[in-house]
Amino acid sequence: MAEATTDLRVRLRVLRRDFRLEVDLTLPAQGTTAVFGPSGSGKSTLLRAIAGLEPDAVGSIKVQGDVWQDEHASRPAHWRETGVVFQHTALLPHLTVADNLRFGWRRAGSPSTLLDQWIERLALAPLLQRRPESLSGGERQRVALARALVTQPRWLLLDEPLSALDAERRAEILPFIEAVRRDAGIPVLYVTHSVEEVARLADHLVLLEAGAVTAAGPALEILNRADLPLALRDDAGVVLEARVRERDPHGLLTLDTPAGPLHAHGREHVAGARLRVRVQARDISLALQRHDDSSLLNLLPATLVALTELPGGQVQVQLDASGVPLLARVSHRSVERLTLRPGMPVWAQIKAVALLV
Ligand SMILES: Nc1ncnc2c1ncn2[C@@H]1O[C@H](COP(=O)(O)OP(=O)(O)OP(=O)(O)O)[C@@H](O)[C@H]1O
Repeated sequence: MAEATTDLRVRLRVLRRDFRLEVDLTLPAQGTTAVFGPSGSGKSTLLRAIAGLEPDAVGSIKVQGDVWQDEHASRPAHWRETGVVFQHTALLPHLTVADNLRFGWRRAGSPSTLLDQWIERLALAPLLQRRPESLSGGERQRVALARALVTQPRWLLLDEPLSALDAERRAEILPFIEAVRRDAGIPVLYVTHSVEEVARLADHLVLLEAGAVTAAGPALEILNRADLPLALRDDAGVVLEARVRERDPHGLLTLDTPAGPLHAHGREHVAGARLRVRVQARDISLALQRHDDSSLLNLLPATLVALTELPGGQVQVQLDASGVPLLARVSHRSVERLTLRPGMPVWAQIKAVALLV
């Protein structure tokens, strides 16, 4: 029964002078739904409308039989039971981290175990007596996440929570966001313009373009589609579900993936761990024969499916590796030199150091 879930039914329109957002979406009650699109496509407008922060939004938002908004009324933001974290979330400057957390927690009447749990899961214990102005950007976002979570929201809405951070800080905080996804047990709406974050975090994906949804569905299915604009970006690639088979003493991982075994480098993953590995098109080179005499550790047999000319003398190559679609990017000259054409068997070669998991 649709009414029994916390799926968000969202039918919304926002009209501005030079911009129109019009969406009709069901956001699943389980897991993380990423909203991805170029700058100005309306991602934040959609999130803010769901949070009740867009006065110009008209339409309806329903969750589990509750109406947050319809043609008659719109619940104010604080009655929508959402936890919201923005790129720059304001913490209360005169309160310590501990008091910032207690503030939202007390108002929501949540159990004290919840406060302790999120302090532990987000590693906040050393920060509790600090004031917001003394925190780094990444620390501040961890506190903002905890503050949202201790109110026991029905939906967690994250608007580019990492985009103000540099790559190193982002890498530090991503595992915490993964922990939220895994342990919070509440659905997350995650607005981002980073493919890497979508690949790491998303279960479902909504693509927005100029205020309209161009695709929505299971994240890996959409990320790996060759017919969407995502496939033409410089960082195009596919994402594979993987399981760690072993880790050698130097930290090299052997992963089992549906496309075949792959070697990769990464954090302290242990045998049996499940993870996602993103294989970028520009990290795959093609050979007509198997070469065991190079430093390339990953050699996957594949069939060439299609070739698409790209600007600048590059060619996008769609491959099928044991039924799994892969994308490779090669030079036009290589296509001629190897006389590549659809139906040909090839070897997809990938450097292990290109695969960071
Ligand atoms: N308060 C506002 N008043 C008027 N126009 C706005 C307002 N906020 C956003 N816009 C415009 O609405 C459109 C959508 O903006 P929005 O912030 O939702 O896009 P976005 O996809 O989140 O972009 P970004 O990735 O750059 O944050 C843009 O054209 C933007 O300039």
